[in-house]
Amino acid sequence: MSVHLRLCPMVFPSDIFNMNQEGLYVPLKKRREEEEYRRLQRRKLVHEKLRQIDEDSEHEEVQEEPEIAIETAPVRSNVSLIDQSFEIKKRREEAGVDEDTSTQSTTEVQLLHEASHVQKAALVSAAERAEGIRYAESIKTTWIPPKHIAKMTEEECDLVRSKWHILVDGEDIPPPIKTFEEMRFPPAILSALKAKNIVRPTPIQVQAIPCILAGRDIIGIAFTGSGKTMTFTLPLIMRVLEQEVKMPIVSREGPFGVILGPSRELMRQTFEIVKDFTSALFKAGFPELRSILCIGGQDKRDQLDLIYRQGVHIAIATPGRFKDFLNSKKMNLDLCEYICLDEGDRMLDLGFDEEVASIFNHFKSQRQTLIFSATMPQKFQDFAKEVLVRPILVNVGRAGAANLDVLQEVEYVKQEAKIVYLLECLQKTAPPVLIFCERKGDVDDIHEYLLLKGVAAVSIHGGKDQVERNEAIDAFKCGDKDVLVATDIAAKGLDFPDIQHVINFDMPIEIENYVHRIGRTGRCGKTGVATTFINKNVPESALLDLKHLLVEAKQRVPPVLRALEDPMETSESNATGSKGCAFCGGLGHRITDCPKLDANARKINAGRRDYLGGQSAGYGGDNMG
Ligand SMILES: Nc1ncnc2c1ncn2[C@@H]1O[C@H](COP(=O)(O)OP(=O)(O)OP(=O)(O)O)[C@@H](O)[C@H]1O
Repeated sequence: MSVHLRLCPMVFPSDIFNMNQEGLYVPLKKRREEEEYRRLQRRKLVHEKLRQIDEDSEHEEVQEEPEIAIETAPVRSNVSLIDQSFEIKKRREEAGVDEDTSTQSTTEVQLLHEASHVQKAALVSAAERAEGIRYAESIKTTWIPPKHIAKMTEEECDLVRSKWHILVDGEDIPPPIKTFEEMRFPPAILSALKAKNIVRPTPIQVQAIPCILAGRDIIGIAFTGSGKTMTFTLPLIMRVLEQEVKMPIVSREGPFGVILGPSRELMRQTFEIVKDFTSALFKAGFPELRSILCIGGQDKRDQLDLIYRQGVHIAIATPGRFKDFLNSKKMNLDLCEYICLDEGDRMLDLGFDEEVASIFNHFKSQRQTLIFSATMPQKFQDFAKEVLVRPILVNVGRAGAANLDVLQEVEYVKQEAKIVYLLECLQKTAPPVLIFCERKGDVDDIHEYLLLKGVAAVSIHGGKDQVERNEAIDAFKCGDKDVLVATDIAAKGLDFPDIQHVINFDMPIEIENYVHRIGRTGRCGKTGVATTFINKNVPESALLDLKHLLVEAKQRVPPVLRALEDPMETSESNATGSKGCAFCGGLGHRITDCPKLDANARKINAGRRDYLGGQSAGYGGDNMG
């Protein structure tokens, strides 16, 4: 199967990319002016806000500490942190303070503090916060490593870790284990792994699986396609199996464990993986372990039927739908002792953090908390270390680094030439090929164009209904279709077999999204190609982030990126002691210029509902409810 395309001189219907919402063409200069105008407006708002805050804080001095209300989401400022940075700088200038390195770092600390505020509510229940409950010990499990492994000295453990490029941080870290057999998985699981061609653990699995089996809270960071899903699903299955054997659950009980993730497609994929293993166990004579998929866009009654009839052991969910079920008391977390946030940084980020906080409010007792991702800004790591119980950080590669098995190519393509060039670019490799773009409208237009050109393509974005989305993913996964055109909805976690080529039709503004997108290829030891179109429309901070990522991964840096003036070349470490941005982890800018902070503020101003519904301005909202 390969894409055989003939290039055709047809001009794309219109220049869809430089249009405003009314469909009128807006030249770059004008768009920049408008952006500048919006910035000035926001700054005016900041002045007003800060004046108000000053007045309020004078007033607050004579007030008592407010009570923490259960179920109350934390209040978030709707002033851009970029603008706050601007204000902080301005005040310092007015006070005659030099904006040298040390003041820059003070500004960064202040911004980081402000940016981290909301997420702090996310992993602790309101009742625990109100009563000041802190758990001192990890969850107890019955799992112990085999004797010869338990006897390993710290030096021996470190030797294994350094050989596998595993970094760890935390107290009493269980030893790494190099085989699934020694992790004590039953033969039924070992055979199911073999059937998937999985015979030995990947580095993240070597260290994180023993930690999870031992009941420890984990922050797991490893590059895309490195087997993180198995890392948290296998221990969960063993845990619920043990619970079921001890005391079988009955109708309306459960779940024992929850996996939360940012997109319906990702959760559907994880659900299938869990089902594969639980049915392998069932076939081998173990008790039936039941899982439920709680995602938006599907009939609630179907989803609840199982829990009403028999009870469920594992819930795999997107936060919106799961929160609904909990709030309406259709489910509860009374027995739940295990929660995993897949794509954890996204789950703690704006748009999901309040949902996650609301879900954690339903915990009645201690649970084991796991957070996994390929990208994990330092602020999330710091915060997670603060709120998790004796957490262990397991890190394989720098958080946010690109997968080294992906050949990254960056090409300067003029905006109006992109669509035609896309056809040529599709010929670089055999299918399957994934094309990403930022806007839903562009996804539709490119999809239509490819169909017109005879390419077997499907598309997904948050504006499509769930049936269409499922059909598109299934057709692409099974090889019926050669090309999938998608927004970032398909960027995180989806494991398509053997993707040869990822094309970024446009460069994402946030570098984390770039890392996830290109990570759909080059998975688990295979290699792949990623091509990214850039042009003058791409903001400079995104280009600088990209340049640094290419350098880090020893990829070719195109002249246009090399020529960029790069303030980070001489830059000191940031407020968290790492390089680059302390907020998003991008290597090409500091927090004071972070595009993500500004984008977050814009999303808040645009209204959370809009953002969550994926309806905003045609951008690829996850629509994950
Ligand atoms: N130990 C292993 N050996 C070989 N293949 C594995 C192993 N563990 C997992 N895989 C396979 O590797 C692929 C990628 O795994 P997975 O989807 O868990 O990656 P990930 O780290 O979660 O990636 P992402 O960051 O994109 O979510 C899957 O097809 C999975 O079956």
